[in-house]
Amino acid sequence: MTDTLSIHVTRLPHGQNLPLPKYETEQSAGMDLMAAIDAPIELKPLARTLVPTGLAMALPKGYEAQVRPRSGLAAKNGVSVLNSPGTIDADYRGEVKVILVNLSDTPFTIEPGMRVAQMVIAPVTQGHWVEVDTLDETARGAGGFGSTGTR
Ligand SMILES: O=c1ccn([C@H]2C[C@H](O)[C@@H](COP(=O)(O)OP(=O)(O)OP(=O)(O)O)O2)c(=O)[nH]1
Ligand SMILES: [Mg+2]
Repeated sequence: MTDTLSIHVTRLPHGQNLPLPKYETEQSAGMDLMAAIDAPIELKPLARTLVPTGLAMALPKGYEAQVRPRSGLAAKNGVSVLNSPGTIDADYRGEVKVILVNLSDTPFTIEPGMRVAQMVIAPVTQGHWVEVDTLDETARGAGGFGSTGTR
């Protein structure tokens, strides 16, 4: 990784005992977010919970952070991020939280410090509307939702 972005971050009081998230390999796209909780949380089947990370940040203007599931938790435990990808806006200064959902049929225990999701930084382009009477024509037109076939 050559170019990296400086991101201002604060560790909230309940996150002081956790390290800052980091990239686990040289070219990882995401940094794993840890559960800043002092006792395990049991997530029953189909239940969801807002997991605190103990972090607040100031992303540079023009960027967002996406909160995404970890594939290991999804494949092994059926645990995912309910609103995936969660969106952290550049002007958000509150605590980053992860909405975990247990899609399995057995309870799942979130342990303190567990890496529950990953955060990917991405550039954002805001748009502005240009309202017109007709749109330009394309070969696809209004075709979608499987219009090109299923295999
Ligand atoms: O997984 C998430 C998603 C969002 N947020 C925080 C950061 C984000 O900037 C803010 C608002 O998120 P979003 O716009 O997705 O939620 P909303 O329901 O539209 O809330 P709001 O009305 O505050 O925008 O909540 C998180 O901490 N984790
Ligand atoms: Mg919003």
